[in-house]
Amino acid sequence: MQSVDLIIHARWIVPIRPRSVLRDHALAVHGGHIRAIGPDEEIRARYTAAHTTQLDHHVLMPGLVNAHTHAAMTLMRGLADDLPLRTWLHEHIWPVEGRFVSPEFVAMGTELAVVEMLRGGTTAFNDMYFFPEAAAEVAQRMGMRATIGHVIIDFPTAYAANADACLQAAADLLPRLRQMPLIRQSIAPHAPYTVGDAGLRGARDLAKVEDLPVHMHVHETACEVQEATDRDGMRPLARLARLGLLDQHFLAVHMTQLNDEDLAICRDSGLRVAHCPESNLKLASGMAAIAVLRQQGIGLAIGTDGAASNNDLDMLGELRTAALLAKGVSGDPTAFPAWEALEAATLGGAEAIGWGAETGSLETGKAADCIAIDLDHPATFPVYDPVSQVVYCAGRDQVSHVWVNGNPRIVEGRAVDWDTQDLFARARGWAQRIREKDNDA
Ligand SMILES: CSC[C@H]1O[C@@H](n2cnc3c(O)ncnc32)[C@H](O)[C@@H]1O
Ligand SMILES: [Zn+2]
Repeated sequence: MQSVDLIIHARWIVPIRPRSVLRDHALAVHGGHIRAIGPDEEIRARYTAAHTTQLDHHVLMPGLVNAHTHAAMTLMRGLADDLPLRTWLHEHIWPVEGRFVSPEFVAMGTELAVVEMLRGGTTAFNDMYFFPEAAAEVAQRMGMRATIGHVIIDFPTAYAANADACLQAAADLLPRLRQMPLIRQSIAPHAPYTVGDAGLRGARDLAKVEDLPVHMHVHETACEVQEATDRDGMRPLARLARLGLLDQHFLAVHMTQLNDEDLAICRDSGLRVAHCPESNLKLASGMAAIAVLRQQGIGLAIGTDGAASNNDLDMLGELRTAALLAKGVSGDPTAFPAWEALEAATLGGAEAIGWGAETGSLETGKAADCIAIDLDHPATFPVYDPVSQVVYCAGRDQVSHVWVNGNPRIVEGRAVDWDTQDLFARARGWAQRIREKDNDA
């Protein structure tokens, strides 16, 4: 008998890789990692555990990976709705960010985001926001895995005066964030329309030297592509290719505008796409051609975007929207089948944000980042196929347990380590100040 920290018995385990549904199996966890997966009886016979969790009507699966968000923007949720991207950014979001964004703002907003995401079954997120050190510290302290982007943007912000200052801030911060075990880093130029060629070359070089992925909004709207084409004589993606940014470590967020030339660039470079269907729908930015991207073999991940454009950080909801929207857009019900969508929301996301070797699937040796969803609920009854239930009908209120690196974060639907009421009390102060300033404007 081997002794391990934890054994989780579940009615169904969906490990993602291999693509299978295991009935009445168990996961043995030790030192934060998956030691074994096997039939209940076999695990009982081989292991004794300090803790055992019995999940009789639950599906156990890898945690969801939010492949694109701006975590701190929870503090701006519902501040400016029903607007197109440009008006939303220029007239509402950027002015508020200009007045309020600080390390304290980012820490508070990220704390709220981490609680929302963990409660909804997300165990890792890919962030792009100002003051990345504040976001990294919160994620590490609260026990959530994250890839934190070093933002690059040309115009002056509370964070940095220009792209050069952003690059310097990134270079200075990199060694400190490398000390945080749950944190990886990326270089995050905001978008082709906010970063000039010099800033993009700097981002490319820093990413190459430091061996980091690049995370960027690309082709979010038709307007972005048209304006760039008029100005530069080429589409933004072609410009990024010419500048040498695109390879398998590049994560292109949104990509709602794709012609044949763009698709060839995607295929040839090996870049990955983070699909954010709800933000795209709400801002009426456009809709990504997921069926076409799949046919071309492009790696897909799913993200919520920030809570100011979604307006939630609910990856189960996002996954369902992605699976449904792809069918509506293509007129083909097989465009994004449940299994493919679930893979994009887990392993595809982990690979896209630089954690593919550690998380995204339940495999021996990987980190025990796993969630349980209780299917004994009117919304998910009866169960013919647990994957169908997870993708097409389970709600985040059904997420009962969440572990990150074997560390319980949510147990029986409740947060283990933090007081949600205290969090709300602190966040309310920020909302009050933002509301007052917004009314003055
Ligand atoms: C430079 S930090 C990130 C920057 O991005 C802004 N933002 C949030 N959502 C979107 C989006 O969908 N498209 C473009 N930019 C977005 C956010 O407000 C920050 O300023
Ligand atoms: Zn975004």
